[in-house]
Amino acid sequence: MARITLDHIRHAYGPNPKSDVAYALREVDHEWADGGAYALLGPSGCGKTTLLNIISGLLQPSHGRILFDGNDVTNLSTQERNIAQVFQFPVIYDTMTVYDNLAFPLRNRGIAEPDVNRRVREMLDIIDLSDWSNRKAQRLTADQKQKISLGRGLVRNDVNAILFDEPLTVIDPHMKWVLRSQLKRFHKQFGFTMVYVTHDQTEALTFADKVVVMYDGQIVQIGTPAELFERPSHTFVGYFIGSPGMNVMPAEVHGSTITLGGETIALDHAPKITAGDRVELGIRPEFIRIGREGMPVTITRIEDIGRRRIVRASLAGQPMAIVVSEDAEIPAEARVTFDPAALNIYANSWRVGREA
Ligand SMILES: Nc1ncnc2c1ncn2[C@@H]1O[C@H](COP(=O)(O)OP(=O)(O)OP(=O)(O)O)[C@@H](O)[C@H]1O
Repeated sequence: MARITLDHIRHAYGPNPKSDVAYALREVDHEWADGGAYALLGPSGCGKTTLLNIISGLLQPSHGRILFDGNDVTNLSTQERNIAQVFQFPVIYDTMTVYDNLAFPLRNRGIAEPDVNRRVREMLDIIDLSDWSNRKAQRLTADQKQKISLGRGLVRNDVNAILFDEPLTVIDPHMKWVLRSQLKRFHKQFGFTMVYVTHDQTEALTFADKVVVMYDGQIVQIGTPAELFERPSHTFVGYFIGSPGMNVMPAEVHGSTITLGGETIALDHAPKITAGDRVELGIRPEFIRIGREGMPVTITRIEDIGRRRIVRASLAGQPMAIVVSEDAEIPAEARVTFDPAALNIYANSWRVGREA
């Protein structure tokens, strides 16, 4: 397994890029730990596949270097980088049996047949295809075929990293859950360095130790699921993670107070704001209390979502969502207070700390 260094990587598909907008991937400069499970999460077109292909060697970055354990692999082919890949759609040999498909990457590396047999049997068990081992792969369903692709990715234990590009897209919802949990268990057991691309936050949050959130060709935050929830570094992370996402409202900061429409909230510190910054206040719907005290809101709708309810309201003309328990009392003349520990202040979309 390897530590992966992304050294000032940028990529543009067209020739002679003139500005940031021309780059599918803007500056990416990070180091990913050996044995880490990383999920690349972000909306369509944000650059996830571009970054994954740069790691795998399918794509040469326009600028920067990629290192495995400190060794420059930028000019090496996928084969030479020694990585396993699992794509969105199954890549298997239809005319081979299920067993031979799984054995293929091992035999290719010259592994002795008794070891091949042991590892293939283990993998058949994990992907629940033991009873199908002698069947030709062409007779299988799409999700069985994808399980073979996953198995082929996981069967070798000498790879530098395993890369997954939305591997569960063709899998039915229940099986998705099963495979996700198995991948997690696998990671714990064998300590592979795994990079997993998805645009589904549930998939990313359950799979990864560290979620890499991408937006518009940039990595906007790398964090544990708890960090992304509690301290989103960028307003996009706030919107994208959580359901509903974080409330983000235009605001003004004066020393250690923040004003929202006509309402003023005292802070326990003075945020680092520069004149001319576009200031916003972020608060997750779970950290707003609704009752008879605080700032007046107008309730527009209440949605039941099982054991909780989402209250849609407006505060000083700004729409907001509030999550309450199913039995919470919602007064006719409702008011809200914000949990001070859960306030996030943003300048030009980036979270700011306190004034030094
Ligand atoms: N081969 C290519 N030639 C030109 N532009 C490309 C090419 N591949 C991707 N792009 C552009 O680069 C940007 C990033 O695309 P990329 O496929 O990396 O995003 P993504 O986050 O993986 O999206 P998706 O979830 O839809 O796969 C997009 O604007 C896309 O249109």
